[in-house]
Amino acid sequence: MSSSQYLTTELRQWITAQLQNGITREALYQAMLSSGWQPDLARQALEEHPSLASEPVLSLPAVAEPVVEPGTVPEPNLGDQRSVLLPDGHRVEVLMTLARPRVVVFGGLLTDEECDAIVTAAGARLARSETVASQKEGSEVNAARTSEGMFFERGESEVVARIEARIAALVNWPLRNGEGLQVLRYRTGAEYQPHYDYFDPRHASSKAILQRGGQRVGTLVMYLNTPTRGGATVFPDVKLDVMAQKGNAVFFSYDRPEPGTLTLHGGAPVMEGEKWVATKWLRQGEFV
Ligand SMILES: O=C(O)CCC(=O)C(=O)O
Ligand SMILES: [Fe+2]
Repeated sequence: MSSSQYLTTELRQWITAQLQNGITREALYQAMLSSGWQPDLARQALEEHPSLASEPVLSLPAVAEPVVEPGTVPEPNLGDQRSVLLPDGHRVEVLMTLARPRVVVFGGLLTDEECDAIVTAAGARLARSETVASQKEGSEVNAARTSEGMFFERGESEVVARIEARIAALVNWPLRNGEGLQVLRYRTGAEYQPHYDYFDPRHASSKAILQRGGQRVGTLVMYLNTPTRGGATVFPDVKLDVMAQKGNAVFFSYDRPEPGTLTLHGGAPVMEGEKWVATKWLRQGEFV
């Protein structure tokens, strides 16, 4: 494959922007591998970018492409008990972890500027949210979900691509297995009643959905603002409430499409102010 075939202008600009932001080639290389890049192609893409004056010179180690084994789920590298992770050079705090259900709360995953950029870009494209209909193909407006939402295309802008690369590196899951970012706006009184994010294999509508990358196995809900009151992400099975704080995020994973994963969760009613979130759903396979 020639480099022009795999390296789009947008991706070139993204690599340049990352380097200008002080992200090292090493961190960028790791992020690209975590996103599913072949080591050779990632190395070549980086080598095509001329060195910036401020950049340290690094030799890139050969690292095997992450392989998604059947039955595995996204999971951050928390083994060595770090309180701060640097998935792409950006500082992400680990605030809380729970084993069952698997939940990790992150602080400062997004900067204020990134939150504001997503809210501005999404705001213009909001329509009343639809959820998957259980009986028929397609989707329908559902009273359990009174927010408004939209989807970004994967990698559709520099800020979206940057956030997606950070998430891929953070939870060790290929970027190509992620759905496009979804943004929801809840006005005062709006909520998302408790539900599971996996697709119920018994539902008629799931068949077509599952052909686009298999089951969902993980969710990352990122808070784009801080509601004045209410709007926590709640996990009723374990009575856990994660308060919405701008820039923070809650991650949870589920290795099978069953209530036994204890991943029942919802967005509690917003009691005062608005709530904006961006959700990244992660599939077992490549999301097409
Ligand atoms: O708004 C929240 O806190 C939860 C959102 C959610 O469950 C989802 O987007 O699937
Ligand atoms: Fe959900």
